Amino acid sequence: MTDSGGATPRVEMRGIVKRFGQFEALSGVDLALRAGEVHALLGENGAGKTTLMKVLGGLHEPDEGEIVVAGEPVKLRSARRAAQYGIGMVHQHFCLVKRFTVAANLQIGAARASRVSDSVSNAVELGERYGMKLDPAARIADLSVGEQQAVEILRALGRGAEILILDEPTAVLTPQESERLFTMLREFADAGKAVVLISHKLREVTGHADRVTIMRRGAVVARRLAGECAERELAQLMIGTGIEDLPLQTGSPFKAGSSEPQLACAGLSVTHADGRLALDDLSLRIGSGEIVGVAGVAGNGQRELAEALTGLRPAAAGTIHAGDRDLSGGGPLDFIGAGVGHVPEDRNRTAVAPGAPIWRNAVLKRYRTRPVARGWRVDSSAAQKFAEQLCDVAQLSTRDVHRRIRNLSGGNAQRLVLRREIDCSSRALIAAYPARGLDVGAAHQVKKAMLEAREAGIGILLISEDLDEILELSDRIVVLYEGRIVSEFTRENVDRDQLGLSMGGAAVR
Ligand SMILES: Nc1ncnc2c1ncn2[C@@H]1O[C@H](COP(=O)(O)OP(=O)(O)OP(=O)(O)O)[C@@H](O)[C@H]1O
Repeated sequence: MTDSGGATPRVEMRGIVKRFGQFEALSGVDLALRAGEVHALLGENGAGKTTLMKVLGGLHEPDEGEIVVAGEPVKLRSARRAAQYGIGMVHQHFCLVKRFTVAANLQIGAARASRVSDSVSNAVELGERYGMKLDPAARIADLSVGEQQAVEILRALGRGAEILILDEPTAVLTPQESERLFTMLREFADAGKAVVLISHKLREVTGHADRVTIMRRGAVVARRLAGECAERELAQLMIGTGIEDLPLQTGSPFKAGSSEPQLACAGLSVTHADGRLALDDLSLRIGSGEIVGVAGVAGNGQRELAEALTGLRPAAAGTIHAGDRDLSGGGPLDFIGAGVGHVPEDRNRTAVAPGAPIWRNAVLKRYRTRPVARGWRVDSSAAQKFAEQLCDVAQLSTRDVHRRIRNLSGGNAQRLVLRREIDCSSRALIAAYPARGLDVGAAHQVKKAMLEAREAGIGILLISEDLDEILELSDRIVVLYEGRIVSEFTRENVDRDQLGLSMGGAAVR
């Protein structure tokens, strides 16, 4: 499908083909970016969005096709070369050195001749122009995720980006940070520049983009004006067929107090390295066949709660029990042994070994149990067979279990982790932001899988910022604010406004 018509494009990609070995990830893609537009790129997991943008960002060389900038064909052989043509990419996983200051990070990759002070004052000035205030002396590690993203954006702007590519930028942001980002992007586009926004959030696309290009299996299947398109139509264009109708909640209603807790903590306190309390005297029980939603703005203790309930972070005080098994003071292996699964927030760093093949990652938590374990050894053919089955259940776009995880698309890697964890949870599952980064079809599958686990009696702690997701799935909702549970709602008495207020720290009835 060619991308023709309209004003002269600022950048044009024509007939782009990209192969990885035998696999064709892009099969002749055309994309034109016009000055002044926010252009959304939509598509199911593995459709080729990131690969296409890596071609534009100079990180992949295309096998066929050409790129035209301001009417001239160009070769973008490196990110530095792309930057010289005004193309800047903000990655899903930030490329910042956490121990360094904002200033030092801004200097990395700045034009070699420029002095540190020049590149920093330039970035600070740019930040002010676009409403992003930053302290150049602050260490990256001390910044919120939203602020870290602002540093990434400023780094690209500081290198003279005229085309800004953002890969799922709001996946890690609070709703307020997302709004600020979109205001900034609009101002950037209004100044005659262009933005490419890769996103799975349909509301974001219809609300903030001008045009949208929809990809499936390495090709463009549709182009639309974003404001004139209903979310449902976009979803159908993306996955090719109609999605099953929501709502999903199919199981029997949970009766509070009717079942043994699968996992419970009492008086749980967790401290940060500097002694500040991350969790303060927190008590929570997750019943059998119950989904407990933890609502809250990120950074209020969610990560610490998930890590304490999976043995990854020691508690300063309190107890944790799985059924009648005392896990207080236990490590990760104790929790795995007790049947507690974990979908962590930062999956790429903590849930997989990116350089290892799919099959090794699939059995990460099974290498001690049959049929994968044979005595002290792993039976690799049994492990590979198990991994193939997991790929099928997770509906991965590949069944080649020898592929390295780092070569899977972000969404496909995530499907694998989710299925692996659900599969090894015989008692409880701690799921942090489980649908983040998934396309609508995959998100639906994940929600269904969690409801099936609930039906099987597993207790689930669902940590999410997405109120729709929490309201859709939870039997009970607790709100976490500054390390404490500040309010609790049941499915029957939940009130969206009260919930939102409570997330912001306001006292509710
Ligand atoms: N370096 C690589 N080597 C081999 N295959 C790759 C590599 N990078 C991407 N792929 C494959 O190319 C396809 C497209 O991946 P890409 O990351 O572009 O998808 P995406 O549309 O961005 O998906 P998601 O929404 O899941 O992030 C996938 O099947 C992926 O496994």
